[in-house]
This record gives sequence, structure tokens and C-alpha cells, in this order.
Amino acid sequence: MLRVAVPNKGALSEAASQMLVEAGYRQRRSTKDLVMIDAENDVEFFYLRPRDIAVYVGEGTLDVGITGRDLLLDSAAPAAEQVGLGFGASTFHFAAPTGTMTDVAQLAGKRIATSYQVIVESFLEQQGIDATVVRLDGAVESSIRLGVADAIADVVETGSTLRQADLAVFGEPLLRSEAVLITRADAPEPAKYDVFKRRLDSVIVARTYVMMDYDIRVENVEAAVELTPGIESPTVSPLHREGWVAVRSMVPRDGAQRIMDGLYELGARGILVTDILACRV
Ligand SMILES: Nc1ncnc2c1ncn2[C@@H]1O[C@H](COP(=O)(O)OP(=O)(O)OP(=O)(O)O)[C@@H](O)[C@H]1O
Ligand SMILES: O=P(O)(O)OC[C@H]1O[C@H](OP(=O)(O)OP(=O)(O)O)[C@H](O)[C@@H]1O
Ligand SMILES: [Mg+2]
Repeated sequence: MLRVAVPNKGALSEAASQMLVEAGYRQRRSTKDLVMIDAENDVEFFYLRPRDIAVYVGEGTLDVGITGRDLLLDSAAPAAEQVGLGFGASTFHFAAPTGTMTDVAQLAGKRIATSYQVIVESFLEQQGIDATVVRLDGAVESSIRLGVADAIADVVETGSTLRQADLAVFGEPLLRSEAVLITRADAPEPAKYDVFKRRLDSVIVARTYVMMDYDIRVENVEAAVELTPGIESPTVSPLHREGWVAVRSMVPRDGAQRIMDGLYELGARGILVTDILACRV
């Protein structure tokens, strides 16, 4: 059985389970459940703190894990990112009381509170900045007001937590994170990993693309398929109406409206967009 680690709580938990459901796996019924066996698919799911997941996978006790890229890097565990999963996006920034700092060089000699000690210390070392890292478990935005730090380094998503604490980011982001699939570094691929990976890849494709259908005059097909090249190649089928064909192609969800405008200009009609429920490409 493939042994898979899934976040049990926090920002990644629900979206990770949702993705696994879309990939056809059974998920736990209660948020209290620690383990869930999907015997039909030969996979065992372990619900763990996302921060610990890279440790289990790095040790080889579990085969695969879903965690945050930032948590993977901060763990320094021998686990490797296989693919970004397209949810749980965040950036990791330095922040300080609004108007006080504009450059990371100003961190020299200062105290920086963070839950991501390894990431911050390795950044400071790289930049040759001598500062003290104060390791906290969470709510680091309060640390400056409470007098234990001069600046913080934390996950920023909407920025509303920072604003509430009268803090502002400065400098370039240290990293951009999202949920990632990880396996043990420098180890052979786990048995049955290929099917699991293919299923998650397919969910990513089904979420990123939509199916587009349209009718168009034969002489305009070449120009139209340039707008809708698809993943392999568009399907072009004859229509009962003389001189017209039907085209079916996968297009990126993000650009779908623009593509429809372009197709309409080319004379395409009956342009329809539908969600892809599941796929293998
Ligand atoms: N708004 C957000 N807040 C915190 N983490 C986020 C957010 N959006 C995405 N993430 C990602 O979630 C992961 C943090 O997981 P964690 O379990 O610590 O979440 P959490 O929401 O902070 O949970 P908790 O506060 O219960 O510890 C990181 O990879 C982080 O980049
Ligand atoms: O930019 P925002 O959308 O405001 O999100 C980022 C905030 O959310 C997280 O905190 P969380 O609620 O997980 O509390 P914690 O700091 O105690 O983990 C994170 O640590 C930031 O504080
Ligand atoms: Mg948190």
C-alpha cells in the first residue's frame, strides 16, 4: 500500500483532502481521524501536522506527502518537491512597523521573530546579515508590539493580518510557496507512486483547463485552431451543414473568455465551454 501524508489542520488541510477526493480517493469522515485506509485504491492516508510531513517522508516512514514548499524548506529534511499542486499559495516576507524599514540590510543587529527559523537564518547568512532570530510558534505579528522582536518574517496571503498589526513588508519576498507533493530525496520511486502522481496531475489539468467546442467554416479552421491548439491536437469533425466543421479542444481556463472573443471574430458560432470533471492526458 502507498503511504501518503496529508495535512490534518491549518491552511492546507481542507484543500488537500478536496484534491484527493477529486482524484478518486476516499478521505476521512471526521477531522479527528488520524488514519484512513482506501483499500480499493491501495492507499493509506496519514493525517499529520503539515510541518512534520517532510520529516516522515524524508525518513522514508511514509512514501509521499502533501505540505507547503515553505514548510518543506524549513524542515531541512531530505525530501524533494515533485510538483506544485496549485493551492495554498502564499509569499514569505520580512515585515516591520510601517515606515520603519525599507531594506533588508537594516536588519543587521536586529531581532527577527519567525516560525520559519531555517529559511530566515539561511537567507541572512546568504546576505551576510548578522541578526538574531527569535523562534515563535505563531501569531508572530504580535511579537514586535510585545517587545521581543524588531521585525518579523512570516507567511503573507492577503496581508490583512499585517495591516491589523500596523506592519508593512519590505524587501523582496524570501520565497513563494504553495502546496507541493513530496517524496524522499535520492531514493527510488515508491511502488504504486506512478498511479497516485498521475491522478493528482490529472486533477491539476482538469482544474486548469476547460473544454471548448465551436462550429466554424472550413476555410477558417486553421486560424481558429491557432487560438485553440489544445494539449495534443484539436478534434475536427464534419458537420451536416456543408462547408462547416465542429472543433473540440482543451483551453486554459484563465484565457477562455479572450479565446471565445477571438473565435467569434473569426466567424465561429455555437461556442461552448464546459468544465472537465476528470481526465488523463
Ligand atoms: N493564509 C495563510 N496562513 C497561513 N499559512 C498559509 C496561508 N495560506 C497558505 N498557507 C500555507 O499553509 C502552510 C502553513 O500550514 P499551517 O498548518 O501552519 O497553517 P496554519 O493555517 O498556520 O495553521 P495553524 O495556524 O493551525 O498552525 C504553509 O505552507 C503556508 O505557506
Ligand atoms: O496575509 P493573511 O491573509 O492575513 O494571512 C497570513 C497570516 O495567516 C497565518 O496566520 P494563522 O492564522 O495561521 O495564525 P498563526 O500565525 O498563529 O499560525 C500566517 O501566519 C499569517 O499570520
Ligand atoms: Mg498558522
